[in-house]
Amino acid sequence: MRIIITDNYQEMSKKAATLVASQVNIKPGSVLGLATGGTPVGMYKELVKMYQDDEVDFSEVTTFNLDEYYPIDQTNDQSYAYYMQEHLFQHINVAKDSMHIPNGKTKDVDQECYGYDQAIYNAGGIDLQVLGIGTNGHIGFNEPDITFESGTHKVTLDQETIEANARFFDRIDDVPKEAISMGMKTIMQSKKILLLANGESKAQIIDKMLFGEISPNVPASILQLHPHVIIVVDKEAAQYIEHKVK
Ligand SMILES: O=P(O)(O)OC[C@H]1O[C@](O)(CO)[C@@H](O)[C@@H]1O
Repeated sequence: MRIIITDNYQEMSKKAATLVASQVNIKPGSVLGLATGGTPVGMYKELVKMYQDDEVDFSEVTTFNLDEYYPIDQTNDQSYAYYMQEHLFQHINVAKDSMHIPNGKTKDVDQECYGYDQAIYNAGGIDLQVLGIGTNGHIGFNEPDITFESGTHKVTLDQETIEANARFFDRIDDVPKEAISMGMKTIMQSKKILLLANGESKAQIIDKMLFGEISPNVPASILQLHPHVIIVVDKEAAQYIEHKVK
């Protein structure tokens, strides 16, 4: 595992964008796993800049997003489908058919989940999966006490996640209570993983994830067992680990 500590959010975002762009430049047909939430917004901004400056070309890339609220329509400005258009897809040249996000208004959730994992498999698996982390250790929407063996599935959001994500909604009651998320197995099958975190609110969980017990109680702790993980954290999120990694 490589741990990169940056001075601030902007530097974290630049570093992450450079790593994603390098993946695409080395393998133009890369399959990227993408995350939403507040953390990767800066990284997407940097990637858009790099694309505009001809430093990276996404024309052969395939993308799979980690998760989507359920139920939600993709025209809802709080859907992750909307978020991805807004922050990345409308600004770059990924082919329309090559972007995948779980369908938040499917009538057949089981088929949607099965089909999603199948599509990842058919694409050759994820080359690089970008992750954020919840303050409770969730990755994707895999909340504490999840089973590590799960593929893409429907999840019920923890109250802590609902409260954390309420900042994006007008009212807390508007936050959907469920989501469709890649499972821990889906995430762990990615060839490489890039996890980002910034700010003091993530400091404790970053320490637990890296140096605590590997347990379903802290879903991200399983990443200790993945052979190729890069963690990019700013100083604030790294405050409890900085002395342990030097
Ligand atoms: O980046 P944020 O907004 O802190 O969110 C952290 C994590 O929570 C989620 O938004 C889901 O709640 C993930 O998509 C993200 O990785």
